[in-house]
Amino acid sequence: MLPIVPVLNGTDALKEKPYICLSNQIVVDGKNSSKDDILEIVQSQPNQAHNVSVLLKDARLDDDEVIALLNNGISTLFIDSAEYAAHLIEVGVPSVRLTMFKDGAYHFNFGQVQKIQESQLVDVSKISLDSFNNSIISSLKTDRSDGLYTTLVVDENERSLGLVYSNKESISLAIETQTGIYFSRSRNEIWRKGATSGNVQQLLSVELDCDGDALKFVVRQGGSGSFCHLDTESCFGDFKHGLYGLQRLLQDRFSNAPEGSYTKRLFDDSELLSAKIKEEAEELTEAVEKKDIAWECADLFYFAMARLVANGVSLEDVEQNLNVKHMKITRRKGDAKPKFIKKEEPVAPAVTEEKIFLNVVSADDKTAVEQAVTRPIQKTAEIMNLVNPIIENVVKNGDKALIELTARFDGVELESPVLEAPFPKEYLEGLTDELRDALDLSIENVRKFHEAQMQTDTLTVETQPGVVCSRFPRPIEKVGLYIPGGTAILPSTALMLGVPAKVAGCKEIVFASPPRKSDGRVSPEVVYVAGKVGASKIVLAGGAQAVASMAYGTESVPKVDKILGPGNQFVTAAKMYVQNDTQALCSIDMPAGPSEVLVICDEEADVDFVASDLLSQAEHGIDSQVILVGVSLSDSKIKELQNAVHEQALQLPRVDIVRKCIAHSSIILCKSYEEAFQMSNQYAPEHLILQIADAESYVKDVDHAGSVFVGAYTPESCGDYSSGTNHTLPTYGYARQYSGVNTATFQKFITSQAVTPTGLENIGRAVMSVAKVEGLDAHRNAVKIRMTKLGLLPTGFE
Ligand SMILES: NC(=O)c1ccc[n+]([C@@H]2O[C@H](COP(=O)([O-])OP(=O)(O)OC[C@H]3O[C@@H](n4cnc5c(N)ncnc54)[C@H](O)[C@@H]3O)[C@@H](O)[C@H]2O)c1
Ligand SMILES: N[C@H](CO)Cc1c[nH]c[nH+]1
Ligand SMILES: [Zn+2]
Repeated sequence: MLPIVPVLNGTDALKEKPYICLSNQIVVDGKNSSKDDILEIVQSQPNQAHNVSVLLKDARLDDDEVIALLNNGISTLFIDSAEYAAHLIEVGVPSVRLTMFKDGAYHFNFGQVQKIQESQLVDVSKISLDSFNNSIISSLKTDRSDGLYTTLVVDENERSLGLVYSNKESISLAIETQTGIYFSRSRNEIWRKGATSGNVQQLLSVELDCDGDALKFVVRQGGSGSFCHLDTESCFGDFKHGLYGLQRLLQDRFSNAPEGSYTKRLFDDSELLSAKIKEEAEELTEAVEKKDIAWECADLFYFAMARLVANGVSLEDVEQNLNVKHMKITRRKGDAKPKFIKKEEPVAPAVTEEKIFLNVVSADDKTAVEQAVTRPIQKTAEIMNLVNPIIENVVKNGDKALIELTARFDGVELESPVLEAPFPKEYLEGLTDELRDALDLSIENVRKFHEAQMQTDTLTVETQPGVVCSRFPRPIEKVGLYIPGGTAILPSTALMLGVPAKVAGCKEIVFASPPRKSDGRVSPEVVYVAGKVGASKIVLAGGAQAVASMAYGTESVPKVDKILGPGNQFVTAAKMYVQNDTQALCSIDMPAGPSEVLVICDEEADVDFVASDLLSQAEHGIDSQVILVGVSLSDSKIKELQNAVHEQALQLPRVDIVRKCIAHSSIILCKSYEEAFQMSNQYAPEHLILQIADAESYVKDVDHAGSVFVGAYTPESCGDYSSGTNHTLPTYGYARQYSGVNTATFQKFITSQAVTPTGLENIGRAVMSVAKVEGLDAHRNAVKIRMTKLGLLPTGFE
């Protein structure tokens, strides 16, 4: 390091005073420079290995710009505020990239540990050629009797070229001309390297060693590339080893390879060269033994180097790239392109011998029943521990957090977290006509059923003569609809939420769904439904982060008034969180968590039907639960049912999920229909299926359920997709207090009243009496003042 560290304000100074670049440490003042100005300085350096830092005192650079600087070659940030340093560390700047001011000096720790006194930072306008020379010369010492300074000459790759000597004059000349100029002891005169041989050196930097008694000149050797008078690269001979030796050999062959030689063929046939690179790369990945790995890697380097040489790219260019990449502080995930990932053969459903077994308990065994009907969910506190930081991150960092969390939880790197309407046509690629028709039919049935529920009329009741009360509906203006996409993508949920939102007249409909790993998009079916219901945006995110983005809004996600839709425990917990946060001002539909079903069947029920219904919900997720309540079932029927579940489950692609779900699911045996319905009401299932004789007549006994499926030919899947009812339903037993999604879920109701003088006469005294007992005199007075003016109260009324 030199005794002074130049502080720059722009690129002009470098043009006027190019010798400034000889300092291997430069600081750019961030106060008056934009990010681009600073990066221009980095690029205009002849020696990219220089340390260029930025002084962040009173700088007006935002966090993103600061990070961009560190990603593009700035080595460290000079900072004198501990708070700002803590903030930068929080936004992802490694502490080693901060040069902190402490005890009158800046402490630089990146690559080399040094203290830089504040006085060493000198504004470039105050540096002249003489002062620059003097600062170097005055810091040098020598113990040689001839007063010369030992000077090590190295190239830009830090390979030593030779040991020479300098005196004050040669140093000044070298700095002034930025070329290699030394003092020749044999000729006792200034030695301008290359003056006769033509092998002139460009001087890149001048450094002092740790105790100031030796100089290092970093040079770029020009001419034939020889430093030594014996025409070798260094005074110790040519560089034969390693990649530089190989580069020289190949450069030589490139210009002189004999016709017909393999190297000539390689340089002339780019396809052959590409094929060899791929072949060697593959062999390297297959090598196992240490010596084989080294062997294959050497081959790969050979062909890769041939490609560099053939295209005029040098190892130095590659190393510069490595340096810049090494300095980056934010990195891409580094996943391989899909074509390089070994395709897994589709796994055949795992046929294990282990029975998929539905446990049986008797309704009389209260303890066993209690255990059987306990839902397999994580405790709220545990799940909130995971969800809270996610929400806080989104609230604080908006889109940036959404992108980061989507990369973390969904494995998708996005540029932007939102797809805006009108949705590009290519997003519908893959949507078949069959599916379009199926979705259209479902949309139409859901529309019919939900339109019939639509309340538009104003309800009016005259409670007393002159007192008219009314209630009128209004749509919730902005709604956020969550469409699950974790273990399965559910376009059906898009229509179950989007259609009633449209029917109710919501002004803005925002979809959110996790993007697919394969291409970072949501499925074409979801996009199709979004288009049909007039969604304005699709937020490409899932889980708690998607919920938080819609509840609080981000740069690109609009804040909504209500969030609706089912999801896993993270989604449900986040919905519960935001509805309790008054800062969010956001309501939710209900807790609609992992799917569940309770089937009541009797001895006459078709075991295949019953098993298929249980499995249709079991396949949703390992946290789903299915309960079969049997009315007076014989032992053989129970066995048949258990076998049917096992056999059908083995045929399912999601058998592994089913197996885990069935492990916490049960058959509960009841002795009567009455007892069965008591059991069901106590469980309050999301879906209740009645596969019993005269099922319809039992609907009156249902007190708590999300949706009921009546009779043997009403599989639950019909409600999931196409019958017209809504499939977004309360789970966890919340059917006790919540309805499933319906048109009114997207509406709110405003009441109004109009009171005439007659009306006031009829209710005024009652109002005053109650206000008096509550001690709220202003309330009482608002009536009293009017009634008095109307002459409805006797004089002196108190
Ligand atoms: N009650 C209903 O009306 C109803 C309707 C349809 C679906 N469902 C249920 O919805 C659920 C859908 O769940 P899903 O997981 O398939 O999709 P999902 O879209 O609900 O959740 C996936 C998201 O969860 C997040 N996530 C995953 N692991 C995480 C972790 N460890 N920490 C934080 N976040 C994490 C990810 O961001 C991911 O995008 C199922 O349980 C299904 O049964 C319920
Ligand atoms: N059964 C789910 C509600 O719990 C809804 C659904 C969507 N797709 C398939 N099923
Ligand atoms: Zn389902």
